[in-house]
Amino acid sequence: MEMDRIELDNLTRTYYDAQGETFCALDHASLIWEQGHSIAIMGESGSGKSTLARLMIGLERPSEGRVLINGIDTTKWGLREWRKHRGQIQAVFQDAGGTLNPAWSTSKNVEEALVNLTDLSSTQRKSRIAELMGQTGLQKSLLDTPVRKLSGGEQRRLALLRSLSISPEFLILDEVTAGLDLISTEAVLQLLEKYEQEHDCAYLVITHDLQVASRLCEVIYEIEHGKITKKAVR
Ligand SMILES: Nc1ncnc2c1ncn2[C@@H]1O[C@H](COP(=O)(O)OP(=O)(O)OP(=O)(O)O)[C@@H](O)[C@H]1O
Repeated sequence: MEMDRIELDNLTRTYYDAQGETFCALDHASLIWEQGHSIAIMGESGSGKSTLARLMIGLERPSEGRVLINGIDTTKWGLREWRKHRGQIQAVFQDAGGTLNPAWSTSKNVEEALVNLTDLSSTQRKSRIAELMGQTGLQKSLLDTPVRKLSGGEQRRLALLRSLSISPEFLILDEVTAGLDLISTEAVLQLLEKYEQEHDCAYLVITHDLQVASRLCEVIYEIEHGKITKKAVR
């Protein structure tokens, strides 16, 4: 199935707080994310941004509401169904370590994703990894280094590289430039701009940085206490 539209329909997620009371981390959030159109979600820490991202790719189930992919309700999808779509929708989370295997080398982490989610040959896989290493500013000498020995910034760039290498149609970027120095931030932004044009990939950019949001996205949503409002359209 081609994936060309993801819709959040009154998506709600409640959790229990430390006192055992329920609270709403995401409160009837609705938005539409279409292929080729990037959107940003901005909001304070704890406003529900990462919760939204996790629900959107099926890492958590909503308490209420639905995530629709091309109009199909994903609420009842299990891991296997979501796995079928991992080549089309990817997410790079703040905690890159969560998606990478720390004991594996840099190249094995990417290679494994390419083997599972693409039809690329061994030669094509190697050349894609080498090309993206350069574009993400990762030294080729890191290819054989175990991920646990990489810095936090390098791990974040590797997680990005891994997702881009799969050529998804939709890519969630959760604070992808946070903690990077100015030069690395600029390199990542340029890479994302180039990649978006070349691959017609749509980003959902979660960020605190208005400059990052306006540079990469056509529409900016604001989230406050789990409630989403449209803030700006470029
Ligand atoms: N599994 C969970 N159990 C209980 N509370 C949770 C859980 N996950 C998130 N929360 C709470 O839900 C709220 C929203 O969290 P979320 O991580 O979505 O915020 P965020 O906007 O991404 O914040 P940040 O910018 O700091 O990453 C927070 O108050 C958080 O503590």
